[in-house]
Amino acid sequence: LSTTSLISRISNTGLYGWVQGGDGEWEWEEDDPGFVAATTAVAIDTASTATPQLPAGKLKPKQSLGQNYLKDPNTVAKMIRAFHSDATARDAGKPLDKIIELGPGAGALTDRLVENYGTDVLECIEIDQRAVEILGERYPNLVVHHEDVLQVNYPAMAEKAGQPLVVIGNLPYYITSQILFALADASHYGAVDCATVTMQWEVAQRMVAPTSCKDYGILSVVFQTYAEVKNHFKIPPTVFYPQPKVDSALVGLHFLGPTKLKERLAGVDPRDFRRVITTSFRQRRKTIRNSLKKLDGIDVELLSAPPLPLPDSVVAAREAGDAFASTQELPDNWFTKRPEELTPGQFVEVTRLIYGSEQKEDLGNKVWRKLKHGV
Ligand SMILES: C[S@@+](CC[C@H](N)C(=O)[O-])C[C@H]1O[C@@H](n2cnc3c(N)ncnc32)[C@H](O)[C@@H]1O
Repeated sequence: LSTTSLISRISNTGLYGWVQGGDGEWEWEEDDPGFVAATTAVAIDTASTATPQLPAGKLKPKQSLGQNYLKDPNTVAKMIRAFHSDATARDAGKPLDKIIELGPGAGALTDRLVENYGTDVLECIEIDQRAVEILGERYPNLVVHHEDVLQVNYPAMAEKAGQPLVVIGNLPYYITSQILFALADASHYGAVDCATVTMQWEVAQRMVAPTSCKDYGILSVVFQTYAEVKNHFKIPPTVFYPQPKVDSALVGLHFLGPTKLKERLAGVDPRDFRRVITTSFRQRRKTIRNSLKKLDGIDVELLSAPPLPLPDSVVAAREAGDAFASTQELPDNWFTKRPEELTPGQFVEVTRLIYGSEQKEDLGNKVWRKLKHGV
């Protein structure tokens, strides 16, 4: 079932929300009226009002590839500004010398990226041969990889670039969460510094949702652990061609990187963390104890055990005012809670209680991304 047909099927039946199916794929469910204002301007040239070059007959949009092209120059300019502020957030003075654009399509963002940063700095990844050809003709010096964004070896790309990647993309929505998971995996190796990407508004709401909120789920726990997430602004369907049926958001993700992530995970193996989170949220209505009984080889006694004392590093982080660490402590009755009641840090503690805090073997490139994706 394509995402679009799923959206229309569900909106016709009146179901709501985003849910993850048994195969780990996210499926659409709902709408949300919230709005977050745009970021403030930065000193780069995004004043251009040139209308993005919309694909004529040669690049007729393919729904199967999630092709909704940006047609509004002001939205493009706002997106480039937000990207620039994300990409330079860690070191404002440092020039950007490697930018990766995911799914450039007909080049609405690419044109402005080339204008601002040059073809040497930018590399694109695009699956549609027609778009690869068009961009090749327009920018003979621009590197456009004819590849599937899900199959890319991002750590190898960052190694070649000699630095963490900064990523931008108006993403194809049928694989949004899989792309984000691939970037999270790459962040284990410090391969991705930040990503400024579009997604369905509801997915963005999931990424930033607090506990005990209907949108809080796997995406919230994973990305609030792996990154600082910012919902830059809402994007209406009217700025795309063809128009999608849903609102979108531009989201900025600043990945923590390996050292800070390890500290935040208090030493737990990310694969164990994944097991605990996905098993807990498979049945949102059940208590953590009831859901986690299903974990392979679980010692069920642990599922009513008292919390472990917090590691010294977490206590120190909490004392230093770290927001993640300050909500990490488990209550004594943690196992009677539903998954949406536990903070990301508390999921770390549940994982530590069950699996300990030791990484067992080489992490590889696939903790969150699917086995069939990437190398
Ligand atoms: C929403 S469109 C964005 C196009 C253009 N950047 C724009 O903003 O107008 C998504 C783009 O991603 C490309 N795409 C879809 N699936 C892809 C995949 N698996 N790997 C690489 N590119 C993909 C599509 O061909 C399309 O060009």
